[in-house]
Formats: sequence, structure tokens, C-alpha cells
Amino acid sequence: MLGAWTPEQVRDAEQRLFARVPEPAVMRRAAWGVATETARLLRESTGGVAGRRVALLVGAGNNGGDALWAGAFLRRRGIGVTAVLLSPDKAHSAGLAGLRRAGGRAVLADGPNPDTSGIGAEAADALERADAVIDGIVGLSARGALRPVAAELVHRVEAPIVAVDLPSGVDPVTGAVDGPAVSADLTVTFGGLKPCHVLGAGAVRSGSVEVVDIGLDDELPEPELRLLEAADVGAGWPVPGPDDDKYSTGVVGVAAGSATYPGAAVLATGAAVQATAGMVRYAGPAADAVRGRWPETVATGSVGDAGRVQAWAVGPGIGTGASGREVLAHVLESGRPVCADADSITLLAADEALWDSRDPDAPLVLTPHAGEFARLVGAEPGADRVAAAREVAARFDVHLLLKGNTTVIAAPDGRVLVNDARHAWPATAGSGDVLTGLIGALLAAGVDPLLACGQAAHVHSLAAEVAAHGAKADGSAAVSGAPIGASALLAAVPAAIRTVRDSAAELTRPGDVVAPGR
Ligand SMILES: NC(=O)C1=CN([C@@H]2O[C@H](COP(=O)(O)OP(=O)(O)OC[C@H]3O[C@@H](n4cnc5c(N)ncnc54)[C@H](O)[C@@H]3O)[C@@H](O)[C@H]2O)[C@@H](O)CC1
Ligand SMILES: [K+]
Repeated sequence: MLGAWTPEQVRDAEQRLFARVPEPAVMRRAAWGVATETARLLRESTGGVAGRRVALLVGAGNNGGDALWAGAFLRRRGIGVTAVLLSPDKAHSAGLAGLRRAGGRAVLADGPNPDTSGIGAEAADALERADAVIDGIVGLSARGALRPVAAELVHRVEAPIVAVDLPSGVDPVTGAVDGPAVSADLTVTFGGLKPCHVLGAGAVRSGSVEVVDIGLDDELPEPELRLLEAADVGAGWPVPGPDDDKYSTGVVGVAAGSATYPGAAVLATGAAVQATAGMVRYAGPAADAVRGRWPETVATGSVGDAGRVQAWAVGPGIGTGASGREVLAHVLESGRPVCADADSITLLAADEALWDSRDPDAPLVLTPHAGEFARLVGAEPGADRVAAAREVAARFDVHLLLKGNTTVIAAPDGRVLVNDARHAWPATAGSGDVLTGLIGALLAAGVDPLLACGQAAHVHSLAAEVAAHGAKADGSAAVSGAPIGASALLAAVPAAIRTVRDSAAELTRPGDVVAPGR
């Protein structure tokens, strides 16, 4: 499991670290990491290191200081280094002196002889000739987008960019981008991930992220966000053991779809069938369609006749009228964990009395997209999606899975999991119905709701990727993906589960027996 820490958490931890290790030593450790990674990138992109050219974009603070010290280290490896100073009066003085001692040079961003865009000739030349550019414009103290001169410099860069700590112009806390910002090929950060590396546009702009050890580990508190890795998802995935039967692995009820629109029912039920070994009961007007496609399902016409279940997946395609309301009220009264999606969320948003049907002891998972979220609370999540999800989860005492390219999952006690998909293949009609079925099945298997949501989101996104990449016409593996429908995503769920379970198995020590069952 990975963690991400807010700038505030990191600053506090740094202050504790400085009591043991002098601040300049910590900065040089950070800069050494930047230099090492930049040299590696140069070797990969140009075939060598000595004789190459690197330009540093240097802002007013310690982020620029890191870039200057990294430049000094690179200079010692025979690399030509030019620092482009955006705020010459405030540039980190020790770093600048270190760079100059090592034989690097510094030029002004906006002079002499600025061109019509306000960029000095020497700065323009340094960027044009660079084999790699280090972005030390702004780091943890960043506010807002890049200012005009910085934006123009970044716009001109054609070489690969290594961002120090985070891509400048990205909000460190929310990952939001509100104007010009750096798009890095590689981000070198210190001590641990920050939220911007895993959330929204920031995750995309960070490129690949390397975490450098600066001795902060012992000082960091519990992370603000957690991310499940494939091995975490695989290790906790429920599979049947020798003592299990169809009941002990969890019976999930699916209440979805309608006679006119049976698709949602078929997709949600199919996901539940493939997620775990437990029994799936379908209840609703699409029973014939469900039975036809998933004969292992026990299908009935109404939730009242469904029999006993350990959890419900409810909502997709049930409609927002009286019959949908009746279904949802029945499910909420059941005292079982519920994953409520789509029309269920619209119903809950419109009818306060429905909340009264809920058994307060039973976990309730809501899985809104931004529009459904707005219906529920009157406003879209805004730039800080983590804060928004956390607030609503606490207010309604629910587990809230906020859909988007980065899925944010908040528990009512404030814990947050993030699933950074880094691709958009699941953005297709019916994809949400599959997610609902996966979560329902995991809840029925007894998985903790926060983990169930995290596991389902991870496998869902991986299944979409597997389906999109498939194979080429000649049968060989494909690098490029093709758009997929939800049926293809659903069909790839078993492959995705096998993949994460293999990741978990690889982590067990040689000689360990991978225990069957849960
Ligand atoms: N405290 C330390 O000793 C360490 C700090 N480290 C580095 O220090 C960075 C944080 O340094 P600072 O707190 O000095 O601040 P930054 O270097 O992030 O920012 C410096 C100043 O830039 C200005 N600024 C804010 N937003 C801007 C924008 N959009 N465009 C232009 N200028 C803007 C602000 O006045 C801000 O104070 C980290 O990101 C990391 O790179 C690392 O060296 C590890 C150790
Ligand atoms: K930066």
C-alpha cells in the first residue's frame, strides 16, 4: 500500500528532521536524487551523460535551490549546465554559489535583449540547446498556475522535463491545474508521494514519479491518502477455500435494470458472478434476460421474493419512479451492506424519507459521478475532490466512491483511498453497472467496505485496460488500445483478478504456500 502526504504534513516532518540533520544536508540529499535521475534519463534519451546539456528553470524558493544543487552535481559529471533564473534576487544563494563553483552558469529569464514574448536571448538559447530541462520553478509552496514568463519558458521546452518535487503550476494538494503548468516526463519527489502525484491532472502531468529517500520516513505521520497496489488488491481478493460452499463465499443480491432496459441488470449481475465464487440472486423485471446470459444466477421478479443475501447491489436502471423507490427502500431496510448506484443515488437525493429506511448499522456505499454527487449535495465536488468526498462520507455516514479519472473513496471515519487509473478506457456506457456488481459481491464476501471499493475500482480499471489492449489482428500483443464497450470490460474481469492475485503471489517469499481461501 502506498501513501501520499500533504505539504503541511511534509513540512512538519521536515522540521522534526532538521533537529537531527542540518537543512542544507537534507537539500543536497534531495538534489542528489534529482541529479541521479536526470543523468539516468539523459542516458536513456541520448545514449550518454558527459557532454550533454541541461537547463534549469529556477524560481524563488527551495525548489529552485534543489534544481541549482542538482545542476552542480550534474556539472561534475561533465554536463553543461545553465540555470535560467526567474527571480534572480530570490534565487537560492548557496545553491547558486554551488553551481557556479562547479562551473555552471546562470542567465536571466527575461533579459538581456528580451524578445517579443519577454524571454532573454541567453535563456531562449539555453532551452533550445538543452537535452533535458529541470523544473525548479515552484514546489510545495506553489499557489496557482505558472506566471507569464515561466509559462512562456515552459512552452518553449522540447527536451524531456524532470520536475523537482512536483510539476510547477499544479496544485500540490488537489492536483488541479488551472492555467499553464509543466508536463513532466519524470517527477523526483522527496520522502513520499504528495496528493498531486496521484490526483487528476497532477497525476498525468507528473509523468513517472520517483521517490527519493531523504531520511523523512520516521518523521512522517499517517498519510492523508492511501493507494492500493496490485498486490494489495490481489492479496485481499476473496477466493474459495477447501471448506467453502456457495453460501459461505457470500450471496449477493442484484436489484438493477428493467424490462425495457435489461442491459444494466445483465452487466451488474455478470460482474457479481465473476467477482467471487458466491451465489448471485437477481431480483427485478429483467430476470429472463439475466437468466439467459448468466444461467448460474437465481433470478426472481422482485426483491421481496429474492431470499436471503449477505449484501445488495442496487440502482443501475431501476428508474427513479415509485417502483424504483420501493426496491431501494426494501434493500435499505434489509440490514445488509448495500452498494447503491445510479438511480438509487438520484432517489436518495430527491427523497429525504428514504434515508429513514436505512438500517444505521449496515454499511452503505454510494458510487456517484460528479453529476450524481451534485444531485446529492447541491454542488459538484470542485477542485478538492478528496475534501468533498470526505465531507459527504462523514455527513451521510456512507462510504463514498466518487467516480472520475482518479477515483476517490472516502470512509465515514475520514480514511481515503485513491485509485489513479491513468487511462480513460472505462469511460463507456454501462461501465458503472459493472463496478456496482463488483462492489456488491465483495461486500457479500465480507470484505471491509473501504477495501471492497478500492479493490473493485482497481480491478475495474485494470479490466478496462486489458480489454482495450487485447491483441492485434495477427494475434500478437498490442501496445495501442481500442475503444471498448462495457461487455468487453466485463469479459476481462477474470483476467484482471488473475493479474492482481499473481502480483500478490509474487510478493510472498519463496517456500511460502499461498493459502487458498480468504
Ligand atoms: N525545507 C527543506 O529544506 C527542503 C525543501 N525541499 C524543497 O523545497 C521546496 C519547497 O520550498 P519553498 O517552501 O521555499 O517554496 P517553493 O520553492 O515551492 O516556492 C517558492 C516561492 O515561490 C512563490 N510562488 C508560489 N506560487 C508560484 C507560482 N505559481 N509561480 C511562481 N512563483 C510562485 C512563492 O512566493 C513561494 O514562496 C520543496 O518543494 C522541495 O523542492 C527539499 O529540498 C527537501 C528539503
Ligand atoms: K517544480
